[in-house]
Amino acid sequence: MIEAIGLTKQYGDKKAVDGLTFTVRPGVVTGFLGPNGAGKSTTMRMILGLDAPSSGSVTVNGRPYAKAVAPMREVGALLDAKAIHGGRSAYNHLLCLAQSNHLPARRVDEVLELTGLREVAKKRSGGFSLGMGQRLGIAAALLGDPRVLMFDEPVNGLDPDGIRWIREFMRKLASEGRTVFVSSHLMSEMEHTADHLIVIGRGRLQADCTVKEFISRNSEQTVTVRTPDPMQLMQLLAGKGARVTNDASGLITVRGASPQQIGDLAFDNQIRVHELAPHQASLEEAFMEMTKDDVEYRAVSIGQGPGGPGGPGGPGGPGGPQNPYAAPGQMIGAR
Ligand SMILES: Nc1ncnc2c1ncn2[C@@H]1O[C@H](COP(=O)(O)OP(=O)(O)OP(=O)(O)O)[C@@H](O)[C@H]1O
Repeated sequence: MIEAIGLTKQYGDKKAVDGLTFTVRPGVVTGFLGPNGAGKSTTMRMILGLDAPSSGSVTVNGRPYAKAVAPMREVGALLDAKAIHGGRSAYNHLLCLAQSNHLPARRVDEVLELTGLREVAKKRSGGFSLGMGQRLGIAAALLGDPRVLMFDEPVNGLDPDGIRWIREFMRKLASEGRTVFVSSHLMSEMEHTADHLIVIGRGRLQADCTVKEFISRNSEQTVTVRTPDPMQLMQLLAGKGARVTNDASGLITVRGASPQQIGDLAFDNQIRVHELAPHQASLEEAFMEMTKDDVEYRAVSIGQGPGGPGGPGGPGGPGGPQNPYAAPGQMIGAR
């Protein structure tokens, strides 16, 4: 278990981490999400006692990690997989770590087996691919058989096989009852790996909830409908308070009405429906929605600024004309 209370780190006049309070629990993979520069690495370094907080505190299993008697048995961490002596074999690298931390040499063989590195154990780690280097970093983190594991951006630069391996491995570690805390700025990856999320932005806590809760809080379900008579159905739906857009192919996207309501409305008005599909937003879409008003996160897209389509004062935007006979791509109905 990792517990942060009011954790803060100030670098000059920059607050890299700003009053973070959260708990990372055992038995699940907790994703630590935030855009580049949000403060993830700084937080992880403070958890490991590599940086001192300016204020607040963080404990691992109830104690500051710097005070741990046997650190590698307490926490296994992968912060920078490239930070290894490339001239040594994987076996010797792990053996050195084991010996300097009073861990039994047999543990080296066990972690090589666990991470699938047994065949290449005697090869120089300097010649390892990025994926093998990550496996070696994870093997080192597992040497002390710790209950808490922390990985900083572990899938950066990996190919799909490497990503899948790490994802499944983390889930296995969590299923053994360990605390698994993994940072990433890749939303699509976290959606498939994490059960719980801690989301930060500009050093501050933005969300602490399950992946499912995060998506449902920050997005709205949409329903796509294909019909030979899109205009009639769009007007009927707008009359019921739904927000409706269509594209050039006639496919309608509806917000604010369920598939059942749409199907019933079409049936009652004898409108043929050829396709009716609910769509739940991805974690990435939910994150974009949550941060859409935060200028630090992204530049305004072309055409979405004031006066552009969908922008304030622009067609379909607040204060702009609401055309009930919308051209493809425009929106009709309440906002
Ligand atoms: N030693 C330092 N001195 C000054 N500023 C720092 C230092 N370390 C980090 N920062 C600043 O603190 C902020 C948070 O950085 P941090 O590396 O923790 O973010 P991050 O979320 O891990 O980002 P990334 O995904 O890019 O690694 C950034 O603005 C960064 O420039």
